Amino acid sequence: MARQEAARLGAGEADAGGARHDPWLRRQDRPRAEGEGRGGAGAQGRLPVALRRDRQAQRREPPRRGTNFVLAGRDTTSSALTWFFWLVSGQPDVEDRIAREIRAVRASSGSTDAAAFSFDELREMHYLHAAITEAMRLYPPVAMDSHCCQNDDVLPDGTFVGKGWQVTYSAYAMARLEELWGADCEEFRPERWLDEDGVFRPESPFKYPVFHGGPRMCLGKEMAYIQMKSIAACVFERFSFRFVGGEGRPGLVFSVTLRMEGGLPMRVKKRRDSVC
Ligand code: HEM
Repeated sequence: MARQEAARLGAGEADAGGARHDPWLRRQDRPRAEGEGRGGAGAQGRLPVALRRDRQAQRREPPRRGTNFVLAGRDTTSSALTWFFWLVSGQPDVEDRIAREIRAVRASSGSTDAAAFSFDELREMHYLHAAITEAMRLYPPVAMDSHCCQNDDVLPDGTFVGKGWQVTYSAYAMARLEELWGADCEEFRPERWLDEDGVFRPESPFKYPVFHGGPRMCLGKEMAYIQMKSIAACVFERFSFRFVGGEGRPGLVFSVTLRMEGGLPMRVKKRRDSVC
């Protein structure tokens, strides 16, 4: 498929877009080269189809690469935060612990409540990081991802994958496998991401493929965490939330990103301990 795209585009067109000189665009082309050998599989992602089309456009017009980031970054982070706020609203103890951590970080850095959080302050919020990571484990914004194999290949577990086969994995289903996450795999438990000192402990992307893994892993992961943590920290510093959309889990809408049926109706209360 990659070759067909390249043929459609024409090598001249691709180069005219500046891919040869631009390290970022070279990275976009990397799996094509890696697909020639074992392991790279020459796989093409599914998310989003528009993003792939946009890659073609980038080769013609590099400044449009910004569009990629908007397309890939907007719906994913909003999906993640929707499920995160819903999960936290059902566990007041988690919400309180997040609020306590925010206050502690403010106190130790000496910044005022009116100010946005600095990168250093956000980095100190290990529990919040764990809670967002745990929410995305259970409700991954990209719940299923498909790649098309460009050449015959063998997966690390020995499974043969033929040229042109479609390989799909479900991060949503993987989160519910006891052999991966233990008997409490269906519980929202941010603590599973913390070591005994309360420091965030990451997992292999092949166990937690929320941002995909390997050479085509999400380029915006760090930016996504900064966005999500600063929004969550600003909001939980001042407000408390209770879901008012009824009992039970809201319906799942499987589109390119995992959406919540019926939106996220919340009752918002100012926190008693909020000083602003
Ligand atoms: C919670 C938020 C996010 C999640 C869960 C997420 C997840 C993913 C996943 C699963 C892929 C691989 C898709 C494939 O199969 O090819 C991907 C790719 C990508 N993401 Fe994200 N993403 C998030 C946020 C962002 C943000 C904020 C940006 C940019 C500002 C971004 C930029 C990209 C780009 C450029 C790619 C393509 C990488 C490549 O093919 O080399 N993402 N993302």
